[in-house]
Amino acid sequence: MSAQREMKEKNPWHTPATIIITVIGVIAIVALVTVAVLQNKPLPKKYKYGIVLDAGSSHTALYIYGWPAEKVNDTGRVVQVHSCKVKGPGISSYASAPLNAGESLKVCMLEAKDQVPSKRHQETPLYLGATAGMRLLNIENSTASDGVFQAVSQALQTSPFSFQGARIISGQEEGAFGWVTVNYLDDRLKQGLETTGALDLGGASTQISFVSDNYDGSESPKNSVTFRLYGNDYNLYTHSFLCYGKDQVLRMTLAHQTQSGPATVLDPCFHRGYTAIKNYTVLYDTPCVSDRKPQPAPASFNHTGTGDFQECQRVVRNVFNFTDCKYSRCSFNGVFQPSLQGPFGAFSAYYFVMNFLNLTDTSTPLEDVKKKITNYCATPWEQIKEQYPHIKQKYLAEYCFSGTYIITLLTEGYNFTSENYPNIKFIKKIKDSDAGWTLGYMLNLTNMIPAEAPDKPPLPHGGYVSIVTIIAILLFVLIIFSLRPIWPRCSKRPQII
Ligand SMILES: Nc1ncnc2c1ncn2[C@@H]1O[C@H](COP(=O)(O)OP(=O)(O)OP(=O)(O)O)[C@@H](O)[C@H]1O
Repeated sequence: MSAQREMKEKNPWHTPATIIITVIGVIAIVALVTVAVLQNKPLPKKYKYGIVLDAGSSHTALYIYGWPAEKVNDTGRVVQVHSCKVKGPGISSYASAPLNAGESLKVCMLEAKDQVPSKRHQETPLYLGATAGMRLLNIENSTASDGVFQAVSQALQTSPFSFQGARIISGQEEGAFGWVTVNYLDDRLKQGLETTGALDLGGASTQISFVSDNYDGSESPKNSVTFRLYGNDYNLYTHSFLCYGKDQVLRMTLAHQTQSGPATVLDPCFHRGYTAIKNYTVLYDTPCVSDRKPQPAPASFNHTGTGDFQECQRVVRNVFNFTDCKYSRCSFNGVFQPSLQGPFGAFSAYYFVMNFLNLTDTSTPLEDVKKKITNYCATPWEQIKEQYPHIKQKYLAEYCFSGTYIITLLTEGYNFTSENYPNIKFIKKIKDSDAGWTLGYMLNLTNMIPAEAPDKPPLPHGGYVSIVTIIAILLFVLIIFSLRPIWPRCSKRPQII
């Protein structure tokens, strides 16, 4: 027992010098690593928010976007945190009662108040962008469109958010920001990857936007939008066709069929058994067709379906001008379009319609796509209503027309072929955010996408902490070794005195 105690007491490591060095060393390592970890710890996530109202021709939708407050340009992760569909029609429908347009936004604005933490309300920018419905109203009656903007602006100014204005966005902006959204959400911009084209089909206009090696903006410069994003230059081709959204094209095809003012229209784009009384004044009440109103015309006509895809396609073709083109190549209506390139994301009504028709799989050969639409169109209206009792009858009645229009627009309008049709992906969302122009619009207005690639820290946080720890341990070992001369001498065997 006493021999053991003696051995312990005489252990050469138990000198005051080594004990002090060890304690100081351990404290130093712990302090160094703690400081490194604390100093570089990702801060608790504070979020910032931005709100965009998409005032479309058919309806208005509110989108709330959020992003971590500290690392805007670095992480670039702006995501949609909430959306709200405004009840009722688009704001352009309130031309004769503009105050109701402002009123209609209230429910969604209250939802936004709940969604965004109140301490962030004041700093949250709120934008309203109006698209083709208001473009058309502005052409038709600019006083009425000013009245609508005044009413919605008044309603939005009373919100707790930082209202940045309501305005009509141009077709070019709508196309370009839709493209930014798709490529931003796919992380293609930051990584400098080949971009995805954007196909947007609304109610009153449609947009096509893509980057093509054959387009530098010199031919038809009005279709060119240039961006410098994350250190890469993009020369985007974009075009918006006003009146070529699916609601306005439906009116144009009906206008074409009612040129002589008949009392009954036999429409191949609607199902057999479908019949409705429609008003001539309402049908022609849009600048897309107003100049074609038959004079004189009866008050109404009987709209009767015959359900024939091929005939429907013939009628739909009449809304396109495929012959005039002063450029090297055109899509339609004399509009320049370079050769199609790369993958495409097709959203909004492209998705709604093709999803309903079960045609989102673009590996389905085009001939089979047409056959499926043919069968759908040929199904009697009574059967369709029975088969889909929960779908809005307005949409249900129009899927035959809409499917026919989409296929005609893509293949004969934009020149997609059997070879590149599979390059199209019909999409609604990308990583939980809706595809559309609103996110791109907000990213642009808040300068969220830097022109140059942000400087990256050379190491990720985890790697940094590991390296600091390893270096600290090595330093400690080195110090211990450098103190060798003062190490007490010891033999392998414990000395028993
Ligand atoms: N579930 C659905 N099925 C079929 N059509 C739909 C569905 N939901 C919306 N739509 C229609 O799709 C079209 C496009 O809708 P979207 O909201 O993208 O357009 P918008 O913003 O109103 O139009 P624009 O961009 O031309 O101003 C509209 O005609 C709308 O009525």
